[in-house]
Formats: sequence, structure tokens, C-alpha cells
Amino acid sequence: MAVTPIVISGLVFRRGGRAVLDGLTASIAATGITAIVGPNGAGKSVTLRILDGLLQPDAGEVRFGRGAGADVRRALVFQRPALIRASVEANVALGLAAAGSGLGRAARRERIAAALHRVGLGDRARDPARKLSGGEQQRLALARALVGGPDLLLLDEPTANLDPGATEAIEELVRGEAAAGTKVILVSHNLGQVARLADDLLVLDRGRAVEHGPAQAVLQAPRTAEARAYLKGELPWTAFAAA
Ligand SMILES: Nc1ncnc2c1ncn2[C@@H]1O[C@H](COP(=O)(O)OP(=O)(O)OP(=O)(O)O)[C@@H](O)[C@H]1O
Repeated sequence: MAVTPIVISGLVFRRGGRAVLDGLTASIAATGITAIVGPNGAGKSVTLRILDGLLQPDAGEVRFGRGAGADVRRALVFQRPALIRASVEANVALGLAAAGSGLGRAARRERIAAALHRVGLGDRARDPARKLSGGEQQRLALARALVGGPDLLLLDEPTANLDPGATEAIEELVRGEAAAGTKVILVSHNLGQVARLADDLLVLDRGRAVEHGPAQAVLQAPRTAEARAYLKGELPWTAFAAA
């Protein structure tokens, strides 16, 4: 199914006596690329994991349209691709298994080949995954995420370790995926990347949404002190002291 607007209401996630998410509320459009930015520890990765279903909040909820999202196919790509010590194609096959696809063997092979072709690794299917470069490994992680045909693609700093060329290749893929109708939510500290990719921008600070709007508007003229502090690269306490 296509993802309907994602409504995040009052998410609380407590760990170690601290509220990592402290009433996070946001409404995210059903299409396009949403970027989430904010200082270290703001709760961005936890938010992505809750959206993926990997973590459960202590309070609050996420709704996809009217439902809780059981029928929304989700895939999460991490900063460091967690690949198994096997061939490139075996790694992609894991993504099909996770998507619970009831396909026959030939159809599975076709889907895997198509996903590898999509990320430019069509001729590397039999290679050991560990032989790939960092950028190729991240493209492989994307192929594994895409092979199940996700409605919602969650990306957690997917290019943090990559050089500009490899970053551009991933950005191109992400843009294409969003244009084809997959909803993308991207966590990134790379504000250039946010400016290149994002339609809307959600700024988190200490477990709350402090600003959310069209990406270019938020980047150019943030309205809140917290968003300004983060976007200008200032230390938060300096900015608050000055505010
Ligand atoms: N599964 C978990 N269990 C317990 N604590 C967690 C878990 N995941 C994250 N945390 C804690 O929650 C806090 C926020 O983490 P999170 O990774 O969401 O921040 P972030 O905004 O993504 O930061 P960064 O920019 O550094 O990646 C951290 O203190 C982290 O240790």
C-alpha cells in the first residue's frame, strides 16, 4: 500500500532515567523526502527505529493514516551497513526474506537481480560482500532495503562514511526512489545533503520537535532558537545563553 500521512503523537522513550524522546509530535507527508536533523543525542535514530517497529515507545503512538502501520512495508538502512559474510546476492536475499515475500525461486532471483541492477551492482552478485568498497557496501544495503518494495524507506545517516562520489550515487538512488512513490525519511548531519534532497525538514532537540517546515525555508530562516543554534553549528548552550 502507499503510505498515508504519518502522524507521530506524543512519543516518549525513556532509557536510563532520561527521556530520550520527550513528547515528540509531528505530522509527516505521505510522499517525498522528509529529513530529520538535530544535535547528537536528540533522539533521531530512536525515532527512526520506532517508525520501523524495532523499538516500542513508552508512551504516544505512530499512526499511518487510520492504521497502526501493520500493512506498511518498511526498510531501514543504517550508517554502517550490517552485511553478512556471504555473497552480494545472499545479502539482498535477506531483504526479501524480511519482507515475507511468498515468491517462487525464479521470481526471487529476478527481484534480487533487479535490485542489484538498480544500485549498479548487477555484475557483482557472486562476489563476497566484504570485497566491496564502502560506497558499494552501502549501495548493497540499499538494494537489500529496496528488494522488498518498501512503502517507507528509513535512512539513518546513510552516507556518513562515504566520499563525495559515493554520496552522490546514494543520493541519486534515494531521489529516484522517492520520485517513484516511496516515502523517504532521512536522518543526516550533512546539511548540504538535506538541502539537495529534502522536501521538508524536521528539527529535533532533546527529544522534541522544535521546528518543521519546507526544507529550504527552515534551512534559510529557522524560526526557533534551537533550530538556529543547530543549523548554524553553534553549541546549544551558547545560543541559549545569547537568546
Ligand atoms: N535501544 C536503546 N536503548 C537504550 N538507549 C538508547 C537506545 N537507542 C538510543 N538510546 C539512547 O538514546 C539517546 C539518543 O540516541 P539517538 O541515537 O536517537 O540520538 P541521535 O539524535 O540519533 O544522535 P546522533 O546524532 O549522535 O546519532 C542516546 O543517549 C542513546 O544512548
